[in-house]
Amino acid sequence: MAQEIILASGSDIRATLLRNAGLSFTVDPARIDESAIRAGLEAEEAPPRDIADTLAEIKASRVAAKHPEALVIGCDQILEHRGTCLAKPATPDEALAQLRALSGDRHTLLSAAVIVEEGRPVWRHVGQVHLTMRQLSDDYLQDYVARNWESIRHSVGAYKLEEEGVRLFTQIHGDYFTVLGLPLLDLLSYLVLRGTVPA
Ligand SMILES: Nc1nc2c(ncn2[C@@H]2O[C@H](COP(=O)(O)OP(=O)(O)OP(=O)(O)O)[C@@H](O)[C@H]2O)c(=O)[nH]1
Repeated sequence: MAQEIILASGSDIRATLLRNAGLSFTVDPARIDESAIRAGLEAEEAPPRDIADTLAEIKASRVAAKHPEALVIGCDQILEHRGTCLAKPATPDEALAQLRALSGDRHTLLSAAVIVEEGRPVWRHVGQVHLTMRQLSDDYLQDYVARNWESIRHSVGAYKLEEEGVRLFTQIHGDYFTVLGLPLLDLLSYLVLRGTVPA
């Protein structure tokens, strides 16, 4: 019997990416106080990649405790801009403030994934993507947020690359999947290497 794979994430796009890759898995989102853990790590001046990696491991470990036989994938994405980490916007005004700050500048997305098996991390990867946003007019940003709020509220950086968010950018260095929130190519390579996924 094939080993069960569990995605410990409530992210629709992460589940879609794994499903579209043909993986069989179940979803069991980790219930953790992400903002409290993140605030603690930021207070210790942990680097953004360590914050993403630690949160991904905590999510995977929390769910793995309920499913000791399964391969459990935890994820976390951090947006880093000029040394500060941005979280998902809580309000349209916060989304507008974030986009005003990112406009005309570069930022980095860090997408961490950790696999926990039998209570131990057995694989981890933090994908990085460097994005350059064009200089955007305030009129356009206000209109963009008003029209897209219900979608972009669930996304770090207040954009979805596969939707109108692509218009915000002039350059993207890194892979598409990592922008969406999952270092999918590295994850699949590991699952193929260990024989969990045929290739
Ligand atoms: N569809 C889409 N989602 C994006 C994009 N960029 C970032 N995201 C999502 O933004 C969210 C980042 O927040 P996280 O805390 O990592 O994940 P989450 O959605 O809270 O889900 P958990 O894994 O349960 O914590 C993830 O769901 C990413 O998939 C994008 O371009 N497109």
